[in-house]
Amino acid sequence: MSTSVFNSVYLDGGCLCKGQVKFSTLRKRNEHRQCVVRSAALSTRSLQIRNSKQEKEARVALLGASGYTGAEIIRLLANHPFFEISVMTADKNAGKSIESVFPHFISKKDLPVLVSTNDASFSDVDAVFCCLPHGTTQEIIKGLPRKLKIVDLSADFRLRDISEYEEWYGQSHRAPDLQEEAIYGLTEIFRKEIKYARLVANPGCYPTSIQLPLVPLLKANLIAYKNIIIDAKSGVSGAGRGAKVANLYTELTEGIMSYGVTRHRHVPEIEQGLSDVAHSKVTVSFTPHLMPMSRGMQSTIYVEMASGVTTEDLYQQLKVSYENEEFIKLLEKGVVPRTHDVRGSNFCYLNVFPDRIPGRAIIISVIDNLIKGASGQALQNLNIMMGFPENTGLHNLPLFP
Ligand SMILES: NC(=O)C1=CN([C@@H]2O[C@H](COP(=O)(O)OP(=O)(O)OC[C@H]3O[C@@H](n4cnc5c(N)ncnc54)[C@H](OP(=O)(O)O)[C@@H]3O)[C@@H](O)[C@H]2O)C=CC1
Ligand SMILES: CC(=O)N[C@@H](CCC(=O)OP(=O)(O)O)C(=O)O
Repeated sequence: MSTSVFNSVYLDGGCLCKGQVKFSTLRKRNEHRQCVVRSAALSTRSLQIRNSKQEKEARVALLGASGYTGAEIIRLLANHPFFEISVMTADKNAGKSIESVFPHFISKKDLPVLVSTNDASFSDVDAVFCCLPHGTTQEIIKGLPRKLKIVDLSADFRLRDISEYEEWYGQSHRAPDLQEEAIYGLTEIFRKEIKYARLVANPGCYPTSIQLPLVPLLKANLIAYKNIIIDAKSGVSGAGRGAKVANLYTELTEGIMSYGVTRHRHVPEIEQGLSDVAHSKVTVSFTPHLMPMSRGMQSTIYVEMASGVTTEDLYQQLKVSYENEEFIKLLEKGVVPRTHDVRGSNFCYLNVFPDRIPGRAIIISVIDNLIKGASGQALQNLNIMMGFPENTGLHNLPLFP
């Protein structure tokens, strides 16, 4: 695959085509995007779509488009210069238009109708975002053509040890071969591997907010492997759009609820990532909480520092590790990260504070669970896999208030 990236504006077949052209063999069928309708088999709606806009560099299928993370992918791709959504799937909502499921997309007339995942055709697709519940994903991904680049937002391919998956998810793994080739998509840490991956397992939202600060500190041997305590909070969108009594307004408003106490399924994912960098078994006490807010996530992490290490050392390590990272922001000393300040964006804000107890430090990390914790990081990963600039489509500033 060629890696040249260049801007082009040119006239082709009477249509003005503008974009950043990269690569390769991917688009043999469509060298330099001709703005013409080619297939008589296209539905009337598809024909209208193709006629009304210029084709983009790569086509994606969005599985689970009627869910929260699917909707965020649609929003992020709305201004993406290279990706075009050509297939969208749903389960109960199959057969509907996206604007009937999400009225906030009423102005998006260029999107395909939702089809059931079994009815989706992948013949004209380059890449897939899989935004389905864990457990449904393995079989579906197993059945996809090998030529496709896939980013799976579910937990199905995150745990290397299949028996651990079976233990924590309570079901057998139905695609162990694919598990072996899956690359864990914590972008800032595994960027090099992601570039050549076919299947990326996008991290969970809690594991993202927790590993981003802890990985550099463990790698540099600045904190102890034991006694890591994580108190984490999530907005309710983290639980998906499906109706559940626990997520009713009356159950959530004016209160906080701990859940998964002692046994949340993100524990093995967090410990896997941390143990890998520490080259030793790292254990964490992790308790998540549901907050009465629609989106946002905070992890407050209590660590024991290695002998002779100070909070200033932790701060400097995070500074060096992330100073060139567009989406990871170590705040000025003393400034408390707030979920408000990353809402709707792909940012992770971090800071580290000295504990009152000598030898301990408190780290605070915030993300938007739906963006850096899911769809934003997924897009960051697919950009890398396709050879596009990593930040494409991810420039939006946080929504405040
Ligand atoms: N929400 C979050 O903050 C995060 C979520 N994730 C993970 O991303 C994935 C998607 O999450 P989210 O968008 O919140 O989930 P939602 O529940 O909001 O959406 C799920 C989507 O999958 C479809 N679906 C449900 N069951 C099936 C099935 N059996 N076969 C095919 N399609 C099905 C739904 O269709 P329909 O609407 O028609 O029923 C819907 O489009 C999950 O694995 C989740 O754990 C990861 C990180 C963060
Ligand atoms: C509030 C809430 O319910 N959050 C979800 C985590 C969302 C997420 O990251 O889930 P995946 O690991 O499936 O991707 C939970 O605790 O299960």
